Amino acid sequence: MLVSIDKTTLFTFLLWLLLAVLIVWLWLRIWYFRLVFDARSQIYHLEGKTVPGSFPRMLLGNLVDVYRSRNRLSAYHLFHQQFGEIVQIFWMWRQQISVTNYQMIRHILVDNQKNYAKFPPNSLIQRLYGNSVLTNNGDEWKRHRLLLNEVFSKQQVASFHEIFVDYSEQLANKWNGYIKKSGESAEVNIYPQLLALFLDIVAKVAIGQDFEALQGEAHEFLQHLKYIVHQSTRPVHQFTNWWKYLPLPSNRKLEQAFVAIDDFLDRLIRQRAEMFDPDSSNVLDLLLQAKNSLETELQPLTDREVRDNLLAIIINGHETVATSVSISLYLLAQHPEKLARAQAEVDQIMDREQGKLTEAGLSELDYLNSVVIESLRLCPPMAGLQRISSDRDVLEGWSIPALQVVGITLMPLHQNPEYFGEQPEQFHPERYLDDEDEAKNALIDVDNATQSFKQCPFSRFVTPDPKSNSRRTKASVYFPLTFGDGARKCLGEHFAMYEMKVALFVLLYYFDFQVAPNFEAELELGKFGLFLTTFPKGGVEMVISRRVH
Ligand code: HEM
Repeated sequence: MLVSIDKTTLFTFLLWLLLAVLIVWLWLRIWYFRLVFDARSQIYHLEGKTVPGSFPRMLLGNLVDVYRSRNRLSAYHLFHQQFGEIVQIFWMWRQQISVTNYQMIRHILVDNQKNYAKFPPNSLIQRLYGNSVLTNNGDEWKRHRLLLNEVFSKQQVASFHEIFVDYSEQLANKWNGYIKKSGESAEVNIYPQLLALFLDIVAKVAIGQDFEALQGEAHEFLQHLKYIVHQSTRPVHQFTNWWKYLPLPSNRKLEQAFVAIDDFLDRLIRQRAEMFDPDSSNVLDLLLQAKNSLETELQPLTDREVRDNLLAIIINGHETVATSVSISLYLLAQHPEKLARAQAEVDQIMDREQGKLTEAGLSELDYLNSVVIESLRLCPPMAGLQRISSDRDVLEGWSIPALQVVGITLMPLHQNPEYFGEQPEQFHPERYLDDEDEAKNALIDVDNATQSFKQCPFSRFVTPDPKSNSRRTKASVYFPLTFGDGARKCLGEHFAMYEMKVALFVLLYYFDFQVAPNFEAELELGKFGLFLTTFPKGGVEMVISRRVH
């Protein structure tokens, strides 16, 4: 039966609907702008200034500015360029400040670090990492960190030397195969290849077996991991905690992925505990050994905590290093004279050590070390850190309320000539060398290579003396904050530096690198809900050829 509606009823209905929409819109507008004004009034300078930032649009906040800029990474950069070293940003209705001032960062990460806990990740990532060193705060974090510090000490990392060399040589063999197939040289997207290399290395070190990623196998474990990470970046999971409970196929698959990962790691932990090899030096065995040790006063990690930390190590221990080594090779390829210098250093060690890289040989690679530090400074694989304050605090004159989300943005800091001197955009590994004259000449003798790494700031990183108010100190104390600072500085710093140098050593010894024709790399922010990691969008396309020795 057709219901006939007369025109007057329809008109009245539409009028009421319009009125209702208007009321809701007005209510939302009042709610949103009260929220914005409240948030803005909470942060003020002791001299009366309000915190700068682009005024947010209703409900969207500063998302429009972000989408107008080239990518999310450059958005942060632009905010700081426009508004200075502290800026307020609204991600829809979620407000945060971002700082890029060295003294502020030091205050947050070192001097008053107790007031700034790690910002909790979204619930999917929290479930993935569970109760690990990465996500914990307070005494629990300290217990995990002290137990893991042993496992990642310089001495322990050196014991992984053969693993690093062996896997790097496997990658070199693979590339040789490509070159043989295509003649004298081969065009390779080196980023996914390096991802596979470092994934296999970190898995071998963490759990005693690799994922066969270098062989091109997609291990089931990784598929599940990727699925969870992908789901966690969806706005429905970023902005709600209840979506995961809906009976949807994607949620069922998510649950299966979690169960599969737990099963895999639980089984592995049980097997290793039963086999118990006291001479083994993989992270899992070392953590299980700590459990049986009577020497430690710390309460050992439970099996579940071991599982959580293994995942944290595997996930964090490959992407960052792959990004950094890809960028190091890209930057070297853009500067042939620096590439030649790095290769000459490698060749010299290789000749002296008769074809075998040793720990002592590695420690003599001053130039290669500078190349790695320089690339970490220019393109930090973690572009930012996030904290949340527990009490009101004063940050360089700015009063910050309790429960304030604070982002630390590294790239504009690295690009600030006020901190880091002239020519901040240049790639100059020489600046870290002891010979200050050489460092200076290298800066003056700027090569004309095109600096085409979009979004990649090139700068000199000077660490000011914390006790002095002056921002510039003597030239010999440059170092990047790429691994963070203070008690929560990267657990894998030595590990990462060691494996990156080994991989670069092997690859530079065997191959020459040129940037692929018409290729320009671009750095983008990763989508990982927890960290502001960066990655080269579309990878890094290079032409590799075999060196003749
Ligand atoms: C170039 C490579 C790497 C970079 C740039 C990097 C950077 C960082 C940074 C900046 C932090 C501090 C985060 C914060 O304070 O919020 C951090 C923490 C951490 N990193 Fe790395 N990382 C790298 C490689 C690694 C590797 C290879 C591993 C493991 C094998 C690792 C494991 C961790 C862990 C477990 C933490 C948490 C430490 C804690 O909170 O106590 N990282 N990393």
